[in-house]
Amino acid sequence: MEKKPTVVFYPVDGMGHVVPMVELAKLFVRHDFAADVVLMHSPTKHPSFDPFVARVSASHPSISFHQLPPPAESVDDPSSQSFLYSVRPNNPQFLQFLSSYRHESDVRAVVLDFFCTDALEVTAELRLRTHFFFSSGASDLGVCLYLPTMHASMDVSFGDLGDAPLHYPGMPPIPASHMPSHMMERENEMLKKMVRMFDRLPDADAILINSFDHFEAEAVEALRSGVCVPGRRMPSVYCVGPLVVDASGERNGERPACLEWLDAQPLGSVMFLCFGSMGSFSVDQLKQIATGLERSGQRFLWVVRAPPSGEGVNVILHPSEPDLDALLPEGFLERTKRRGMVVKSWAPQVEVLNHAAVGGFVTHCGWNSTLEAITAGVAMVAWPLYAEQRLNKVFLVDQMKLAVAMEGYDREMVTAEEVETKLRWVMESEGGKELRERAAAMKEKAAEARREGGSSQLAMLEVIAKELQLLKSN
Ligand SMILES: O=c1ccn([C@@H]2O[C@H](COP(=O)(O)OP(=O)(O)O[C@H]3O[C@H](CO)[C@@H](O)[C@H](O)[C@H]3O)[C@@H](O)[C@H]2O)c(=O)[nH]1
Repeated sequence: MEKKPTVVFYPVDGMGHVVPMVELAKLFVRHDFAADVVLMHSPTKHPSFDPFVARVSASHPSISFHQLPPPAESVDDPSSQSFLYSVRPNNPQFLQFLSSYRHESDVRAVVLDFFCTDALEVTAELRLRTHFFFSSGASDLGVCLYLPTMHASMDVSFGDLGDAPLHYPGMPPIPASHMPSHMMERENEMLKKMVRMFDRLPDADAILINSFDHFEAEAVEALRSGVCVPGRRMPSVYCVGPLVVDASGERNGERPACLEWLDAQPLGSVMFLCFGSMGSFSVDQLKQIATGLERSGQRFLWVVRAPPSGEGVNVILHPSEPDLDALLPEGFLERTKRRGMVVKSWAPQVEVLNHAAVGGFVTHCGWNSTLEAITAGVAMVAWPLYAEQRLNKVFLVDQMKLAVAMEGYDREMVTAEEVETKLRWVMESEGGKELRERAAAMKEKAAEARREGGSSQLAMLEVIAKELQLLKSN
């Protein structure tokens, strides 16, 4: 029997990385490829990771998952960025897997998560075509690619520059204070590691981005022109998104209570507050949010996680169940029960955002959340927390005008007054109405990009035809 051409996917284990990469794998499968997702051994795993893999395996049998055995070199580093350090120790296992697997399958290319630049050594040894998948946006990719150049040209730390604007090609001015926190110190080991990693991104045959041309037009143009990697060859860049998971068809059993609750709310009336797979707040901050929600008089659906009870990524990934009575102001749940709902730890975000009752989204600006809001046409209130989320806030608020900032996100506390003001502004003001109209218009552009003949669909066909040297259509 003729073997199907196969693409191997190699994500890091963060949900924000695995989920969109599996969506990318589904696109290849739709074009008659076999897809194999290789999971590296890692000490940190989100509680929804295994259920997610089980769900995809059941609903998409043409996507296989392979778990690498633990490496000889320990990766049990509980530091908060451990997956950065997990890649190299997994290289021998990855090499062994690919070497034997390519004998039984027609492996055409490997798609590496952009944090897996260390695995380039493996694919180079086997002479396999290698693409990076960038699970954040084109603007973020521009910053990453230009970072080695900027780092080499600076003799001060970002942290010493306050809000002074940094100029990355094709990007709006970025306050130095908005670079990711681990990049603030010039001599920080994590920053040096990132600089070395991003310096290798142009070594791929192509870079696939979870975005679409219209959404980040200026950044995409800058990337393609090569200005982000002065003096070097820039690989082809393909925006193949927005890749957004729709898990509704994969659920067995009852519809979650929060969706039932939304059914009973008026159109576009509910503000949804949710902060990604790891976002959490102190008790004081939770109380400020609750007070702001109550005073605003708006309807709301709020996902509350327990504040972290210690240090390390595993504590963040596995929070205890929140005790709402202890965390929220006394009587809050009772007083707001007619117009608000609080969900513990996790909500079906994509379905919530696509519910007609939802009119706004307070988000940490994780890229998946951003794209999910865009594809649902929901206006955003940007409350960035960590990683590249402050950069995303700059792009969304200053450049694209698709979000408004929750002021105080960069200070110790966002006040109840600010929460109240911002919610009222989005839901009741003329400016808020315009923001919601812009969000609705971008939803159409996102749908266009994914349709037959749309930019992302054509980009995918080009990847297959040009990068994989295979001509295939639907
Ligand atoms: O209650 C919840 C909370 C989250 N989600 C889903 O979890 C994902 C969260 O992804 P994202 O918004 O990207 O946030 P993070 O999980 O924080 O993702 C990490 O990875 C992203 C992609 O690289 C980065 O943009 C982020 O900054 C980084 O924190 C989304 O699909 C959400 O729909 C839910 O379904 N329910």
